[in-house]
Amino acid sequence: MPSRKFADGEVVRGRWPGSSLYYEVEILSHDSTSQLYTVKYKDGTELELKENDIKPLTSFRQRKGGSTSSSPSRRRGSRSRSRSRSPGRPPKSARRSASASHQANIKEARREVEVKLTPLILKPFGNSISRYNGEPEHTERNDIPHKNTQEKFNLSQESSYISTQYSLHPRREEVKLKEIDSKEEKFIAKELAVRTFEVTPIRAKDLEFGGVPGVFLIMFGLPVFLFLLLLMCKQKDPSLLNFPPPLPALYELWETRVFGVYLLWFLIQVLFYLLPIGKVVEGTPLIDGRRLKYRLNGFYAFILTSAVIGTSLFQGVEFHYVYSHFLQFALGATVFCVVLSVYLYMRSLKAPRNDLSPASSGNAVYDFFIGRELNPRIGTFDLKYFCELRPGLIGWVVINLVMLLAEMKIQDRAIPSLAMILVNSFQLLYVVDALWNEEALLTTMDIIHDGFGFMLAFGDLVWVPFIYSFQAFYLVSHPNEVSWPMASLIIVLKLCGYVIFRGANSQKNAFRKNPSDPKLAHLKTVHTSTGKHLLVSGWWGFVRHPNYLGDLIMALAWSLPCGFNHILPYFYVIYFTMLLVHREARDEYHCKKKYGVAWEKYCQRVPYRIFPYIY
Ligand SMILES: NC(=O)C1=CN([C@@H]2O[C@H](COP(=O)(O)OP(=O)(O)OC[C@H]3O[C@@H](n4cnc5c(N)ncnc54)[C@H](OP(=O)(O)O)[C@@H]3O)[C@@H](O)[C@H]2O)C=CC1
Ligand SMILES: CC(C)=CCC[C@@H](C)[C@H]1CC=C2C3=C(CC[C@@]21C)[C@@]1(C)CC[C@H](O)C(C)(C)[C@@H]1CC3
Repeated sequence: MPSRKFADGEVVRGRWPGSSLYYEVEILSHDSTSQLYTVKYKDGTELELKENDIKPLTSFRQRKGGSTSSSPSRRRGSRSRSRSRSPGRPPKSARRSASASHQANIKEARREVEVKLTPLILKPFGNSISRYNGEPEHTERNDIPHKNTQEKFNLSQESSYISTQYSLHPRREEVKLKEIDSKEEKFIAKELAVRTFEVTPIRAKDLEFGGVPGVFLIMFGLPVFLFLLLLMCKQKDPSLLNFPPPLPALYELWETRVFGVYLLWFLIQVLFYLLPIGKVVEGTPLIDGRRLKYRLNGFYAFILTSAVIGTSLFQGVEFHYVYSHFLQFALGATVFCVVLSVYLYMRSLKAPRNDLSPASSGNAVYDFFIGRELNPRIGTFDLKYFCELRPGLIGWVVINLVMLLAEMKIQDRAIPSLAMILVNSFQLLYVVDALWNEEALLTTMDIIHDGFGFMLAFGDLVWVPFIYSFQAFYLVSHPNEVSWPMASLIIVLKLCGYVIFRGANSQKNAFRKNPSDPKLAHLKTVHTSTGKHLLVSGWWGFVRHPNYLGDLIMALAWSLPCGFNHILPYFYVIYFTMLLVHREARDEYHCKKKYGVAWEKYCQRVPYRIFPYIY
């Protein structure tokens, strides 16, 4: 077997094709047949290189006062000044012929500029070749001022594309050059986005959720499973040992009126979303540097919805209709979600490449599931962002209220049971918390990584309202009396979970928003090659996903009021553990790719993923 010189995971310098420039890359794999290495540049670009085009880091010396070539991602920020070919600038051969004359102009101007460049050393996190992925001298630091310079620098790069890697002495031609630069910037940004997608097709082994067969199974299995669970829960004895009730025929479950009510609900939420109230914020930078704007009015939508529901109750609207047609509503929502997913997939076929999700693969079935387009929008209306928090999440609270009223009616109670009150208030707190902290959604995997396809459409619009309200649904036909001491214990458990969940999420969000926040000055961090830091103390030094731990503790507290007679009300805890363990693995995979060695250091330092001393 032919030997290979570089090992997987090794950090080396790889030649950018068509140029004589070398960039820091990580070896991902080696194909012994073609003798090619798959390497990853710092901006995430993956390419195959010959061994001759790879050099160990040690074979480079940093020129004093000179700039070594910067990383692809950082060059994106500096390309208006730097003139060499790079991952940020596609090689000549790859460029389109239509742009040839434009390129000729640029080239001419560039020749003039090249001799006028005065390289500067980038102090904050220079291009030192010994600094790949983190710790050059210290692995952790509390020295906020140092950290701040780095973060500020990085953030300004991210948002503006302008950096000062080189200084230009003032020239007469500067105005002309600026014009050409700005044209070139736009051109390169476009090319870079296209190129990144061209060179990084997701290989079959990278598909998540078990690839095409896995997502196929999930898409057909989940709706069937949902109806089985709801039917089982309606049985007098919902023991798992009982044979599951037969699924009714679809026509028995379909009711046009129910579907109409569902559409009305959806449209009311659309209306609230469109109200010009609440502040507008920018999301994280997209692949082409753009930042989308989002209006934060989820909490207002919740208040308005409560007002509408309150008024309807007062007017005597029969909410029991929702309970008695629960399966029909679930089917209506499922049909809506399938139609929406088809629409999302169809429109994504026309979407520009840089609007596609990093998770999309080119396989139609997989992309239908994971979502091909990252942020599908109709004008300023963001479909994914809207669905993630509004119809399903607020719908969940309304369904819980419906169950509370149904319990009173069916069990002939003057007031709801303590168990029902606990479940309702715990989940209300969870939803209000999500809406109050709406901005945090913008940094979740769902918004940044996953596209909007069947997975999130079904998750947001069907799974959340109809499965997350399962405990309340269960209590309607399976009363459970909870004693006050037991209730107190459950409340304490819920509060512990909430403190961990909110503490961890707020700590990370505050740190990502402003790494120099004085309130976080006591926290230790490791820095990464991307310029971002990772928290290694506080909640994020306890386990690697403290927010998941908190979420799971809360999930247990939601199920306990249902007692121990059946396992069904614990379905949520079981499903959620599986979801978060899988999600944690997905996130680790992305973080490992993003942060390389720095992430490994973090893992060594914080060995447990979710459960301390267990997992
Ligand atoms: N109820 C439900 O059904 C569900 C709830 N959730 C909840 O949603 C919330 C968001 O979850 P999710 O989007 O999965 O992921 P997280 O909020 O945990 O975000 C993960 C990201 O955080 C950053 N990060 C990881 N470690 C560190 C660190 N040590 N220091 C600083 N940043 C770090 C990384 O991104 P980067 O470095 O790029 O910033 C990483 O990709 C969680 O609270 C979760 O419990 C999630 C799924 C379902
Ligand atoms: C296979 C399958 C059933 C997938 C669906 C998963 C979805 C149900 C979840 C994926 C991520 C979610 C999040 C929330 C709800 C569940 C889904 C959609 C969330 C809105 C709940 C409230 C939290 O505070 C949150 C805003 C952090 C959270 C975001 C992720």
